[in-house]
Amino acid sequence: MTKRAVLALADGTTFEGRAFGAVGETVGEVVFNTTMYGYQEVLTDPSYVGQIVTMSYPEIGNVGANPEDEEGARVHAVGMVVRALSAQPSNWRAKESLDAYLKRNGVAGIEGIDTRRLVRHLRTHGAQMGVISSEGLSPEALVERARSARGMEGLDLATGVSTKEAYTFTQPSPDVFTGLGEVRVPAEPRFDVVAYDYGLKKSMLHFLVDVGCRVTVVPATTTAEEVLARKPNGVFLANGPGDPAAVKGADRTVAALLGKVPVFGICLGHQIMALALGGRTYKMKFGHRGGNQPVKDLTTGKVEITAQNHGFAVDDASLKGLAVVTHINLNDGTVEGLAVPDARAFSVQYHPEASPGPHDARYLFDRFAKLMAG
Ligand SMILES: NC(=O)CC[C@H](N)C(=O)O
Repeated sequence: MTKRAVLALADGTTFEGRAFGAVGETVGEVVFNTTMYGYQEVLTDPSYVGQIVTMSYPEIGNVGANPEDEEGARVHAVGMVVRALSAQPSNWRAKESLDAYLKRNGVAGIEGIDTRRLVRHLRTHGAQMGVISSEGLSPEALVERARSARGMEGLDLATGVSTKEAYTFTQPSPDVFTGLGEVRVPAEPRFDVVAYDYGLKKSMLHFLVDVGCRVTVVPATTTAEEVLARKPNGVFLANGPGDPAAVKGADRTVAALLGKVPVFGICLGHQIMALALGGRTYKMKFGHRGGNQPVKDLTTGKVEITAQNHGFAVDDASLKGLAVVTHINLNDGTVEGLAVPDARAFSVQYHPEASPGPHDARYLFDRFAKLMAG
């Protein structure tokens, strides 16, 4: 029997729907993602630690779940909100339904609510803490719980989700991508790259291997000296959850690497690079999450449609004299990329690995390889 569930937001707004996935209660920052596909990559992206993700696309679950589409080792989002949960997955790659997948991962979901209203509410009033519960508590009690929950600002979530031990990664993109008509033969390994794991998505590693990298993934707390002792050709700074300014010691570590070795950062890695340069980051009202964010490359004038998932951003004014802003978001003008040519370092706020999303920006992995080739 389907169980009644409630989604309560910290500002007092409540929604009633049906429980799916794990039964119980979950607390997190309620955010929305506008991608029309790739819900499994979204759920397993470690950048969603501590967040309840609302899918704005109405029908979710129609392709079920499979082991290959996982970006992290498990579901990292702490809750999921959908309009209509597909009752019957229909895809040759599906191994189980989304409902069963979330149950197995112990993550609660709510379906059957007006996600259009919720998304518009979050856009107007901002992302905020919320609770999903199917335990029969009154909506008022759940609002209270959401109100007293700690928000994202000041939270170091990256250190906790990072790998505990260094490991090497040598696998190119799996065949499932080549089926899309873009057959990529991985380049011969030419570069030794150290990748800082702040909560990385697996596909970033695949695409680094594709352009000729032998990747050593290291914990977020690894010192600059340890990294330089490996004599890498380049350092990669991955994505990750939480507040970039709270990641312990990361800004100082990256500052000690800049200028000594080529550096490429994505999302949290980009934000940490900005902090290392002396810039600032801030919490956005509701962030960018989806597969349809237009980004302009200010050097070429070209526009890329990009995949994104972030709630913090780099303050443009704080970069003056420290770095060149190379990309901006065409929806709201926020910083999407920066470069320090003298230091052979660049970073982007968006996701060139997509997963899910358009592949317009995949060339950035080649740009990193070129930078390392000198
Ligand atoms: N995908 C990411 O790396 C997200 C970075 C950071 N946690 C943010 O929300 O802005």
